[in-house]
Amino acid sequence: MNTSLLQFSAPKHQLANQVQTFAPLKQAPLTVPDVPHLQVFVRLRDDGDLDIDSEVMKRVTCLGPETSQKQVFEKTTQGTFQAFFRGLSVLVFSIGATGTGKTYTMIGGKPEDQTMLFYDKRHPTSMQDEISLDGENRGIIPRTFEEIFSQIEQRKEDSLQVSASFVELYMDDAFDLVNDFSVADSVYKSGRESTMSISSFKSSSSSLSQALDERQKLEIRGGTNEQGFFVAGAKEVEISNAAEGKALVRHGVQKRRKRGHKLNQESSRSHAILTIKLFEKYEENGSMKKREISRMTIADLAGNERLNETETGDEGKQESIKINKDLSAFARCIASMAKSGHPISSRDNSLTKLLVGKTVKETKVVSILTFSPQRPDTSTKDFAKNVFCISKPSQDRIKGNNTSFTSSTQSSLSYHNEELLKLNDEMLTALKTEKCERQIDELIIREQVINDMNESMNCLETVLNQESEIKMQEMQEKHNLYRKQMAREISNLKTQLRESQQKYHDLQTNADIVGRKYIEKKEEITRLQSTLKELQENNERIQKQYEHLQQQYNQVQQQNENDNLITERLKSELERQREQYTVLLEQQQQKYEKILATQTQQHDSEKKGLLDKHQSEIEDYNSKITKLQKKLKKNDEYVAQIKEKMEELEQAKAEEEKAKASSSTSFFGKVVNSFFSSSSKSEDLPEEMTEILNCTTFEEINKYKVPLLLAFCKKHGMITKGQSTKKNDLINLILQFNQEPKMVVDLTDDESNQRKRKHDLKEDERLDESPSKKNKMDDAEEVVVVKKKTTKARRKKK
Ligand SMILES: Nc1ncnc2c1ncn2[C@@H]1O[C@H](COP(=O)(O)OP(=O)(O)OP(=O)(O)O)[C@@H](O)[C@H]1O
Repeated sequence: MNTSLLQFSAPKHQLANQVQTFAPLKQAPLTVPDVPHLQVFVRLRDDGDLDIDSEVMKRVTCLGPETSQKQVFEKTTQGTFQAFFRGLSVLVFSIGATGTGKTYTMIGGKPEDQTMLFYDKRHPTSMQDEISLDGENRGIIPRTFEEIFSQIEQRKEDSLQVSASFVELYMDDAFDLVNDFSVADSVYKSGRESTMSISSFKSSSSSLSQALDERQKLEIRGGTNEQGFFVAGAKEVEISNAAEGKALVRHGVQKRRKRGHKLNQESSRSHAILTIKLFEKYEENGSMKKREISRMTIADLAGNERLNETETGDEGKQESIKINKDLSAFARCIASMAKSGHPISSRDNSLTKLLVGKTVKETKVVSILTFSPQRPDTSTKDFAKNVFCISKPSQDRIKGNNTSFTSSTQSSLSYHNEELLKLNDEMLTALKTEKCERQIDELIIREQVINDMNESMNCLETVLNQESEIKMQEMQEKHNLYRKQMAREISNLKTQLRESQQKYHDLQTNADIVGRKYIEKKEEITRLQSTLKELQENNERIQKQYEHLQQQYNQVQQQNENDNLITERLKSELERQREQYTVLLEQQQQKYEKILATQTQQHDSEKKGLLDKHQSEIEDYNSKITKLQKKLKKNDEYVAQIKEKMEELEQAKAEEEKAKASSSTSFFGKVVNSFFSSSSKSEDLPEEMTEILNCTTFEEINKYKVPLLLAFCKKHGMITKGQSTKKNDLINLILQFNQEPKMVVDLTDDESNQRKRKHDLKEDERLDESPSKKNKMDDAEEVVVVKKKTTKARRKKK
């Protein structure tokens, strides 16, 4: 059996296969191959040789004192996060004797500069004041919070949510370590306190009991469904980042029960259990809900110890017995889980209820066993053996200084003796405390487990042999395939190398060009930067202008609105006035029509009056015309009478002329004769005479010539001898004659009259200024000649 187990478990990377075998054989292999379902690590606190079972040694990973906290986290826990985010539960716990570094591993140690590398039994309290959750010595829990939130951030999934609860189990009772924790307060505090003082919660035996009384016990419930057991009423705090998670832990640790004893001044007397749950938020019927994806349980278990070693009082002894019982029950559970895939949780043990709830298929278990080689710790070694179902005693030695293992010479007999002695011790103590019944139960269970383990070991051996053969064949095939692939890849790589060399050459050629271009670009960038600066300044200016314009625009907008209001008002006013105007217009129109009618009436009456007046005037004129016509007719009759008289006179004259022809005739007679003789020749003369007869005004008569007028006057007897022959006198005579005509003809003429007549004639001609002046002069000369002849004739007669 030993041989087969060695083959199976030797190399560390084969632990995965080892764990698969713990699951029921008929079940399908696990689909998360990253880490084994059960990993066991041994952490050595300080240098020295550790005697340990060779079989156990083969199956564990040893972390020596030189291993840093970071390396411990990376090797033990980091590999489980993939499973955690894929829905598997994770259990990480540290177990070991008191003062071997469980709290240091899980929570953290003092800040780096205060690290105590060597445990000093004689001065156990020195420098144990603070634990750092942020420095290099921070443990698995703070690093877990960091990793979870880092992965959530990388995954960029807003739907994921984290919560945490922190409880302690003390003497099978559960207490909430964070019931009075508030994220807001604590994160603010953590900004100022990156370390926490453990001494703030240092308790003496008496004060611990008092504190226990004051704190509220919580019930552990469940266990019937998928949810498993849980601490009812424990506060579950929603955590948004690593800092909040650390604050929660800081708060809880300060409240955790501790007791000083000779091995550890700040010995944890309770199991601290931190449960981190991962939820997925989703929407259902319009409301947000969340479902649990997985949970990670990290437990810092209380240290087991030999009662005589710790030298505490009765209360301390009771605690130690309870702690040892819890740890052995827990070891059996893990062993059962490893063996059958199902944990056997002792239903009366709170620790197993809370830590081991699910099947091995659904859980990744990381056990960290802490040892201090300087002190013997058979309990933790037994725990390891129980986990790996190792019943045969075969001890190996782990060298603490270089972490190598040496074979042990201890026989199985001594192992059993030691085991028996220890059980006897415990039994005696239990009997003393009247709890022997439970011890008996435990012994029965232990026997049962041992029998089960023997059976399963036989099965396992057979199965492992078969599996290893198959695996070997598979490995061979894979190896051949791998070799072929490698050969292909090598030739590919060679080709790539050649190509790369060529590219390198080309690149170097290009490098010079690129270098030059780089300088040019750099200059251009400088230019562009200055341009950009200018543009930015411009931009700012434009921005200011824009803002100014915006303000103006707003003002104009405001003004516009006001204008619009005014326009509206004006429109309505205009409309009102237009209506008024229309009314007025209509009124005016009516008035105008009335006035027009009145004026038309007046005009018609005036017109009628004027017409009447004109008519009467026309009638007056007509009557005047009739009168004038009558007068004219009268004149015509008178002219006809004159003509008759003229004819008579002419006859008489002709006779007289005959009688006087040869006799001397007067000058005037001669003129008249000549005139008549000449006028007889003229056709117009009677007409002119008639015209003169009709003249009634001075001007009308004035236009005729003097001889004619003279002849006219002669003819109508208006002039007598010696009478003036001036034109004006002649005209006046004619005017008088025309108004009242009478026939006066005086043909006698003496010399004085003739002279006077000549003188008048000359005067008339001068005044007359007519174009016939010459003729008149001629007439005058003729008159003178006639006068001279007349004078001569008279003288002869005498
Ligand atoms: N690997 C280590 N390197 C340096 N110091 C360590 C280491 N492990 C533990 N210590 C120191 O040893 C002291 C005891 O460690 P710790 O309190 O972690 O032991 P424990 O196993 O939790 O004890 P208990 O079970 O009594 O609570 C602490 O001061 C711690 O800082």
